[in-house]
Amino acid sequence: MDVRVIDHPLAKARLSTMRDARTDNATFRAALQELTLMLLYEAIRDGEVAEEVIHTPVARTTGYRLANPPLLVPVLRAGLGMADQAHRLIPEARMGFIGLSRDERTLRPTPYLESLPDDLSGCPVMVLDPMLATGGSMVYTINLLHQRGATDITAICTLAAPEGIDRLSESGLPVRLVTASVDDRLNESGFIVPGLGDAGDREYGPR
Ligand SMILES: O=P(O)(O)OC[C@H]1O[C@H](OP(=O)(O)OP(=O)(O)O)[C@H](O)[C@@H]1O
Ligand SMILES: O=c1cc[nH]c(=O)[nH]1
Ligand SMILES: [Mg+2]
Repeated sequence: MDVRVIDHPLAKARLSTMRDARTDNATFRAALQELTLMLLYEAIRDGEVAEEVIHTPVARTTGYRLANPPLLVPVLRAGLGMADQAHRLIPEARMGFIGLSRDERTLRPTPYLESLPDDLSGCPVMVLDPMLATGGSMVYTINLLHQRGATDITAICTLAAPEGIDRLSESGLPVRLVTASVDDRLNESGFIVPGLGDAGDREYGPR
């Protein structure tokens, strides 16, 4: 599986703000939005462009646009904090929604929302979720997308654990990962170490 780590000073700075336990909910959300911009900007770098003739006030020239805008899929709750920023960057994108909650005991994802187009063949998909921990939530999500015909899927995660990367890779699903950091490990409660805690709680407060 292709794993791209965006090792940029500004990405590191925003991620450090998110990691810091003193950061309040509003500042956390703002840093997540800015980091989303950077991750998506890099993720779309290899996207196909279409050319068209345009006229500047001075001359005729070639204009460019995304040939095949992606479907953006935030995974609620935590991925919702990435959705608006991603849509600002790619306003022509469609958006689907998945809602998952990880069971604290089994660490398995419990689905509560699924709102996706039926046919995703030929459509690039960008899944937005700040955290890739055990990988259970991401594998569940990518499976749903693959069942609808998606074969060009990118997971955009601020942080990833090696365990989650292995699980995603071993799933054999057609996915690549763009992240700002591969952290050390998971702890006994399934939290990423050093991580940033519970991303949903840090954005919106405890459930
Ligand atoms: O890789 P995994 O082990 O599946 O864990 C990652 C999931 O955990 C978090 O969501 P959570 O279940 O806490 O829901 P929330 O966003 O509503 O807080 C996170 O946003 C991922 O979806
Ligand atoms: O560290 C973790 C692991 C899963 N989900 C989170 O929000 N944080
Ligand atoms: Mg959570």
